[in-house]
Amino acid sequence: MGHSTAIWGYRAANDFTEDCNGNLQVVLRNPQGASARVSVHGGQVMSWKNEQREELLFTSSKAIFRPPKAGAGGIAIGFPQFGNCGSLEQQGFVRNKVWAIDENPPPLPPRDSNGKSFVDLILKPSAEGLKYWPHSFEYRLRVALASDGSLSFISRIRNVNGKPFSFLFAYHAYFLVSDISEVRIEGLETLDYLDNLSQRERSTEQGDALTFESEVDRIYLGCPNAIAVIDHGKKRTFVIRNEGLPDVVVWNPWEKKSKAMADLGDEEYKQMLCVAGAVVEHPITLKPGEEWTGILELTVVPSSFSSDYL
Ligand SMILES: O=P(O)(O)OC[C@H]1O[C@@H](O)[C@H](O)[C@@H](O)[C@@H]1O
Repeated sequence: MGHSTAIWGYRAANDFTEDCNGNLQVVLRNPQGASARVSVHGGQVMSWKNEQREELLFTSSKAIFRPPKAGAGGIAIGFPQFGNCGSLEQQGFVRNKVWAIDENPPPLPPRDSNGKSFVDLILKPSAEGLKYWPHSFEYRLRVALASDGSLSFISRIRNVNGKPFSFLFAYHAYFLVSDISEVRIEGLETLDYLDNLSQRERSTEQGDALTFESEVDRIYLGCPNAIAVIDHGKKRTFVIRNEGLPDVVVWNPWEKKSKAMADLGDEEYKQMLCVAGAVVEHPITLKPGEEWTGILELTVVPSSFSSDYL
């Protein structure tokens, strides 16, 4: 579509495009050549590339980025529900809504703007939406790309009137990996987790890094602020930093579930790993006028450097 303008407070490096469904996308770029494509529909990141223009996020070849399905891939927000535990659509409704550009967001600390390419989005409930989740909220999202190529999300959710409300939350990121059997996660050792594959039974992780040999669908509790997804095949590490997000969801559907999923190719589970900084065990409750902030920052480094980041 080709608007290229800074009128909304974007840095001039950004531009706009449309996806095949006509949805507005904002492209963030840094001077080194890294980029991220943010869809205004769903407030989702569809693509994130490093300086070498290699894609870092998985997108299923069968993904359908149209309501009611947000599509298997990219990074999507789950709010106010996690998974299918509740009366709302899977992972809540915000990933299926058309957000607006937030032209005048309340200020954030300079570190969230300086030297970054970013876009601010806002979502408020519609009259129709209030029938399903009757709480007045303002959800402000900043997605920012830094000069080192790291990608951050800042979510600010405010209760704008009425009564207290509670919610769960997840930044559902599909990382693109060389081969799931070549991947390990560090930082979750010895933590308790709830196992979605056995009625959320509580177990404790062993002392070793987490590796993958079958379906995994777990919610790790009380996690450290930084964890690492180490991909031996690609010799790169995703460092995931969370603020305000005590839980981490780890999911790979493996072979059988992939075959049953309409929006995932049969073999595609090998190239993806979902890791989500989340709030699942203890819901957040906001009183009238209160605001919650949850931050995710993703950085990719060569695997040999990763221990410096943890
Ligand atoms: O709705 P989506 O994005 O396909 O989510 C899929 C998966 O997301 C994970 O977070 C859940 O733990 C899984 O149980 C679920 O199947």
